[in-house]
Amino acid sequence: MTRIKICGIKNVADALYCAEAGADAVGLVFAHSPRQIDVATAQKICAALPPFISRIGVFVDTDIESVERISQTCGLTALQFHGNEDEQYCQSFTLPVLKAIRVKQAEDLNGLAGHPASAVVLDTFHPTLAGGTGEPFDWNLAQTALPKPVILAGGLTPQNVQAAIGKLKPYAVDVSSGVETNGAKDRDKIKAFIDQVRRCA
Ligand SMILES: O=C(O)c1ccccc1NCC(=O)[C@H](O)[C@H](O)COP(=O)(O)O
Repeated sequence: MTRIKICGIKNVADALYCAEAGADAVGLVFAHSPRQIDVATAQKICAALPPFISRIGVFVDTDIESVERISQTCGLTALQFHGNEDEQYCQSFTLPVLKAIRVKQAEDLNGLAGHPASAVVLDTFHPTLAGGTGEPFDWNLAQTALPKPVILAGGLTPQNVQAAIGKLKPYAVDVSSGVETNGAKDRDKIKAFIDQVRRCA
């Protein structure tokens, strides 16, 4: 069964809706982004969610002490790094680390065997955005077997997620823009996305 992460959740009501609709994880963006939230809001979201839903903090090149502080304050259950964090940095944490690779060419996926991350997030390269681009990358670049579970991201939508799963068979799929309308999470799209993924089972 493909797991589902809905990223860029900004309020308790949307978080609870994702959980109710069948998501496995929500992403809370602490990096500079239209989806960025403050620690107090993230804390409320994490406290409100049911126990078996993962609370994933998304960071871009944040210092280790700040990540630790935010993580403990909010009760995050995993850390997703979307910047230039190296292996030594990723090794600093006790929580599971998801390392994003912004895919531009097949070589970007080399050298992952000894990486301390629990999983890799394959996302779209963009010259100015670290994530949440709403654009898919060339899935042909990721068709080789990787030594880590793959969380597929980048421009997924209710319309293309079944094709993506069929082609790459990822451990999980991760969506943000594709379940939004005018910059806000759209419940019909969230439900449609989750239904499409569950139908792949
Ligand atoms: O979502 C953001 O705005 C964001 C900003 C900076 C770093 C990471 C960010 N998102 C990380 C995610 O996990 C997104 O779900 C992933 O990039 C896919 O986004 P989208 O292409 O919009 O579905």
